[in-house]
Amino acid sequence: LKQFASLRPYTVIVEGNIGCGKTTFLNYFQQFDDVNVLAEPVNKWRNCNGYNLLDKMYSDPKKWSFTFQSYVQLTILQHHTMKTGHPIKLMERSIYSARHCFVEQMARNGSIERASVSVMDEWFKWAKENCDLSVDLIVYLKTTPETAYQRMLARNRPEEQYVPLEYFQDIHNLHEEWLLQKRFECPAPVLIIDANLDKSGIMEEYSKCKAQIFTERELKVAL
Ligand SMILES: Cc1cc2cn([C@H]3C[C@H](O)[C@@H](CO)O3)c(=O)nc2[nH]1
Repeated sequence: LKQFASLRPYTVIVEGNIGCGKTTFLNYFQQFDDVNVLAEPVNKWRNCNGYNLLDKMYSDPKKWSFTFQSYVQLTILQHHTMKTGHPIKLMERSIYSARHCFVEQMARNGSIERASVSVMDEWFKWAKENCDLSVDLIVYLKTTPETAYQRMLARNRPEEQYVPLEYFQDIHNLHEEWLLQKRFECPAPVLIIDANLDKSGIMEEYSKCKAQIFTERELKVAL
């Protein structure tokens, strides 16, 4: 079992609201050779055979949310199953937040029909039975919806320019329901980082988080 345990990389997923600072967090970990960083494939979502599905989803949610989330599920599954030569895999978001935060939100606000959600759940169930989707640690970059919203505006991604603050409140609440209240399946222990901190303060948090990840990786292999 030990050699199999060491075969699968120590897998960490970074979760949090739009604009919570995930890219900054991932960039910090790019510096370590032992870590394979897999950022969200946003550019695939903006150009799927020439279609900008991200823009379509925000422009006409009822028509395009299911299409968009179906493609997200494929591309994020590709990250979960991607082989890596590194001892640690660090993924931006996951198939879990796809379902429990974003798809759930779209089902609740009527952008995706429950019948369509059930089709996605069948794919999810098959994927769990046929792929290794295990995760060792969830890093939750916790912010306030207002902070996340302001950072999104500052980043100024064209497709997101009309996303309202209440959407950030909804997505924030679903992360809290999932990761803290454990209302949906939570596949690993959760490490909460106060992502409201500014750049200098946050570096201290990242350094502590790095120490914990590297230590736990060693423990896992030693077992
Ligand atoms: C896993 C997952 C990531 C993800 C991102 N998004 C949106 C939020 C942001 O506007 C953009 C990039 O994260 O894509 C989404 O609607 N559904 C998602 N599901």
